[in-house]
Amino acid sequence: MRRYLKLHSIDEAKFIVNNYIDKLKNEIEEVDLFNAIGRVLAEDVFSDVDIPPYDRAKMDGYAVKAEDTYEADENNPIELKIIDSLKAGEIKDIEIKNGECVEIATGAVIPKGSNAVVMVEYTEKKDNKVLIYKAVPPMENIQFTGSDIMTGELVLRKNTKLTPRDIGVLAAIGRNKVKVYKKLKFGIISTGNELISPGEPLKFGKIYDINTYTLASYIKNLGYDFEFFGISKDDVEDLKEKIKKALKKCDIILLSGGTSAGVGDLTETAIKELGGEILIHGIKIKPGKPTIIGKIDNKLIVGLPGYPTSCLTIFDVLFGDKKNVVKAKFPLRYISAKGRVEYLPVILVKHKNGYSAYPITKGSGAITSLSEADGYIVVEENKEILENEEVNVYLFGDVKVGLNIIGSHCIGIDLILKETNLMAKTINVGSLGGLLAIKRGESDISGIHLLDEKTNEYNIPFLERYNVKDAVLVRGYIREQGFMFRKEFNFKTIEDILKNIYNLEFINRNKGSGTRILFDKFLKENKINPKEIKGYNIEAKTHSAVATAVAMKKADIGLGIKTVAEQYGLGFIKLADEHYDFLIRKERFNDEDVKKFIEGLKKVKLPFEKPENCGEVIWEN
Ligand SMILES: Nc1nc2c(c(=O)[nH]1)N[C@H]1C(S)=C(S)[C@@H](COP(=O)(O)OP(=O)(O)OC[C@H]3O[C@@H](n4cnc5c(N)ncnc54)[C@H](O)[C@@H]3O)O[C@H]1N2
Ligand code: MOO
Repeated sequence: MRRYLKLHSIDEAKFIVNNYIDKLKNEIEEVDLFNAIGRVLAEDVFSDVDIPPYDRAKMDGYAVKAEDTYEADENNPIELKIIDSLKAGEIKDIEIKNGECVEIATGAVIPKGSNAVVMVEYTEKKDNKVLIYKAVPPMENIQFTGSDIMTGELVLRKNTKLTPRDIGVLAAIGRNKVKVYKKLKFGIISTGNELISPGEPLKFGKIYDINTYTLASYIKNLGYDFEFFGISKDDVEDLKEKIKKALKKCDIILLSGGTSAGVGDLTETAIKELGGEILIHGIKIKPGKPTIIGKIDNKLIVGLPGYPTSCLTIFDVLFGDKKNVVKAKFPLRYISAKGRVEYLPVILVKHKNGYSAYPITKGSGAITSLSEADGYIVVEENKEILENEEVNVYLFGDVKVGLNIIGSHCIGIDLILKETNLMAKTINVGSLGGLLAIKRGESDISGIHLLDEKTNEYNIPFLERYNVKDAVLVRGYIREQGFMFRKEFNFKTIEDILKNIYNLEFINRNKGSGTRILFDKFLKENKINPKEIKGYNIEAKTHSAVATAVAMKKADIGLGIKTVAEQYGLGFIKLADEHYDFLIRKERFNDEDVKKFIEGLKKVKLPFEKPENCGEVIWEN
């Protein structure tokens, strides 16, 4: 059995990478101005010219002696003789005397004897004379030699990352080349027989290559170069060929996939067969444990894990830029990986008391773990439980703001948002989770559908039981909840399901979801022990996740709404009509966005029945 896991610390891995990069980064090269953008200057840049190099006109008009114009105003123009004209770039040996002027274009050299320019708008030309309607003080409309940049002046400092504006300065002083630090070039190779490139038709058993594109984009964003050497088959020879090509052209080679202990995992073998050495295989981090760091011919080669989120997280940890940090409250309970530092992606919710950070728990196999995240929190190696505490969130970029819609998931919300063009963060934590998020002041709007078993009434009894304050409940729509199953089962009635209930493989919903409550009530009423239901403990977080599991035969049956069952081509038998209502924080009730949402609720065509009082307040406290 192959054992790769003598786990190294994150610091050890960073140390190796930083050492290598720092050396490379100190190498200097010269680039021309077209290729200087984003590069880091390796020299102080001084100007050896004055900018502008001569006194020049800032406006089109007439170069004059200012004192000649002092008497002029709108009603009493003075008259000057035009002795010549000057365009930009034109050189003439002329000098004006009192009573004279020269017609001049913006950018032209100011003629001798002149100390001001009158804009053409304040003049009237008559043959070789001009009437001046405005007095100008000396220096008016003239840009003097060196007033922008003086000879000998330091214009750009070493270590400046060049912007388009800086490149303007370089051009202005006549530099066509500058010394910059070497730009790292990464070679990218993705590995796996299952990978195909985006754009190709998807065949069964294949997936699109994600890592090549996330890595390339990240590298570009950091200002580095990359070259893609293609997707390698799970074949040592193919992989070695690609690595050899990359070694010739790049400073750092990134492989993704093929790092863990499986049969197709060839990275380690390829590095060794090419005469390289493995420095690290296995880091105490989650995600990204199987990461490999090695060297071939003194070039760094990093084997990133195949899972897209693991892959990008490790790249970020090893090569990424510094992150902004905000403090946030972690409102839920989370059990972290033991013995590894966990980089947990979170969605940030901004509210009046600051930020709350909701974890994304889809795991490292899902690309949306990162695409939905605003940042991550770092859970230290020896910390096992995160609960109701303050955390530091390392931000990927700006935090997107909009309505916070935290609660039960419904496609009705997606439709309303789409039609109203509202920006929103939707976080699916179930109805009860939504109710609690309203209480904590995190959620603006929470979709809830909670059935009270005693009264058979939806939602309101829960608001009272949980002592919800400073909130209003707005009537939403009616959803048909029921059993979703593949059509092959051919169930016609609830009785048919009850007859087969112990043979069916169920998929349940998460605790705290309205659908879960409904299922438990159904079992209780029919005197069925949940322990005897197969799959009772397997939980999905959304209606669509239940439908997917059933459609893909991972389960036979589950509870969800009719609209979703139809979307997935599943059979459906109704169990109950339920009220899906919206709990809204009072202080936000009159905000434009919230009003727009409620308008949308009333007007947008939804695949649900809307009661007469849809969009109206039905409870408030
Ligand atoms: N027996 C063990 N199995 C696994 C372990 C382990 O410790 N023991 N670790 C797991 C962890 S954690 C990770 S992370 C992955 C790392 O796997 P590999 O680096 O070997 O990568 P693959 O097996 O090739 O791929 C994993 C997964 O990711 C998909 N993939 C790969 N490349 C891409 C790509 N470019 N774009 C999109 N998706 C990609 C691939 O299809 C797999 O589904 O190993 C676990 N297993
Ligand atoms: O280390 Mo894996 O990357 O946990 O998912």
